[in-house]
Amino acid sequence: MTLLPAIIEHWTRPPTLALVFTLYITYKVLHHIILWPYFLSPLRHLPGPPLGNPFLGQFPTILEEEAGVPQRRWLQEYGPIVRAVGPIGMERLIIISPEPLRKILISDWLDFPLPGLLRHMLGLTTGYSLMTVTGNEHKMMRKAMNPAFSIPNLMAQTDMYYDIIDGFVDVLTSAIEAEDVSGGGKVCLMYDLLRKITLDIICATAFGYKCNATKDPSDPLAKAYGELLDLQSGPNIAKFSLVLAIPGMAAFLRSEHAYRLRHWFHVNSVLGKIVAISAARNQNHDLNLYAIAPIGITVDAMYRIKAIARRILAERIAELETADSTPAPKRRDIMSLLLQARFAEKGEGYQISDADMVEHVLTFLGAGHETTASTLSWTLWLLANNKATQNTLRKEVTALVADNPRPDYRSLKDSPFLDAVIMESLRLFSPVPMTLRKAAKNTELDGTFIPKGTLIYIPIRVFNTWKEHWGDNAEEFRPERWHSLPGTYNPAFSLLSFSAGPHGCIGRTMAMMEMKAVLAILIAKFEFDLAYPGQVAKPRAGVTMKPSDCLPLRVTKVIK
Ligand code: HEM
Repeated sequence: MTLLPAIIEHWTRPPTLALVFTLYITYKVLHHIILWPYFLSPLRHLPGPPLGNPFLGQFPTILEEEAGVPQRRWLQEYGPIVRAVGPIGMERLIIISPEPLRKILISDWLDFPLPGLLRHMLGLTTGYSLMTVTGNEHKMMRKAMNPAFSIPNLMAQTDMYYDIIDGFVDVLTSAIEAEDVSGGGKVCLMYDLLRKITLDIICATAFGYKCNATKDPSDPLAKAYGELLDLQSGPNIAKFSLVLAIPGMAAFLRSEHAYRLRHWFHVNSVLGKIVAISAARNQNHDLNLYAIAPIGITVDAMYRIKAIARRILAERIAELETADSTPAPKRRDIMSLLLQARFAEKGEGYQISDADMVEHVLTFLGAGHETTASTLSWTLWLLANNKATQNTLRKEVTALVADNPRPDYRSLKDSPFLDAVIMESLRLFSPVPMTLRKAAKNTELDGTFIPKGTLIYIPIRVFNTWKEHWGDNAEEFRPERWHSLPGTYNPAFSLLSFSAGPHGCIGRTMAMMEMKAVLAILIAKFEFDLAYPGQVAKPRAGVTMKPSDCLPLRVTKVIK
């Protein structure tokens, strides 16, 4: 036997292959959890909290505490650039200075795209659209979409909110009247209710779909989103990150195959049981943490949501195609505006394909309803804790609604205290408490060398409550501060709830108008109090930060 075939024969024997594979995996694990963070990483000399558990890093602390709280502590102790290590040795830099932030989000934004993992997590749950693309593709998409978010269009849309808000007021009134025999109101799960009204509003404004989640919880879109939102938690995000780290997994999870095989991920499936048994062997009895059911639920829910979006798209296209013979209704929702622009351009500029259109609609639905529901919930929470502020706001909105029971864009915009209350709530309880970017090439931030591939954690909630910008009372609820901002306030970065730069929130003005309309009517008609003495806020952060207890509040009708 000549030498080469003998070597090949030796190295391809199953026991040898198994040994090589085991050694390779062991090396990879050791490299990630010890060699890289302790000895090799160019970032290892940067200040930061201890590396922590070798497998999980500081992840347990992040899970245990409120979003932004450990990061604020680390920045205060070690800042302004902190290195923290997460699961399997994954390093991230947390920054607090405006200058590096300007570079990341604005001037050099193309060098700091969304990391692949977050891109796929957002893409799978809220569509592959504006958030997940970069460069020229992003510029063209954003240019095509800007008109749908223009002030004239928002002015025309405001009226769409009120039928839905009126329906919501009826539901809340009936719930109170059914139980309120003693005049003490009724305890309602406000987040649960608000996520339905915001879903109804975004369905109407994003694609002209009458969802009716407020009155009919069995609506198919409301059910699918309900399932998705119930999954939002830190452990589930970790689970998704691990699954998406498998090469090709993101593409698989978007495919028809994944939908057909979704039951494989169920906790009672063979795969689910293997994962659960190995968790039990490791004496971790919190099987929920290990169960992979959320993957199957997400695939299933997103498939149903996409099917509805495709159906509405087909109906709208048919309307426009037959518009010459049968005049199409004048629609102002975002999907119709994008389609009308596509028909008008006839081949010029950026053409949105049908498949892309579905992804865009998913993004508007996903990005545009849970964020507003959480902000409205936290606003009611803050007002229930600060009755004097609630009463001041009630004076302003009662006068507003007395003039016009359906306040228009201009009068909502010109309500100073309403504006201040919402801005202050967004500041303290930013529904998106953080975001991530990744250095696409070797670079530097504030004189610190940043190697290509470094994860950068942008601590939105910490920026919003940073004492150097907001003063010593930065963590207190004081809407009046918006009427005399401190000299240290930085218009671009002190309030980061909508982020900044080319990827900053396209729906900002729309969200503000919608939240003002809902809050004005709610505060004019109802009074909100804590549900029980000693109640505390329970923020839980997944991608967004919502109340984990769905925010029980005591609601009573305002007596005129
Ligand atoms: C209180 C409400 C809202 C908050 C706090 C919020 C927050 C944010 C934040 C922080 C980002 C940037 C994320 C990042 O850079 O990683 C963002 C982007 C985005 N938001 Fe919002 N959002 C809200 C409402 C809405 C609404 C109502 C819509 C649409 C109907 C919307 C659509 C989008 C889209 C499409 C992007 C991606 C923009 C791009 O990458 O060019 N958002 N939002």
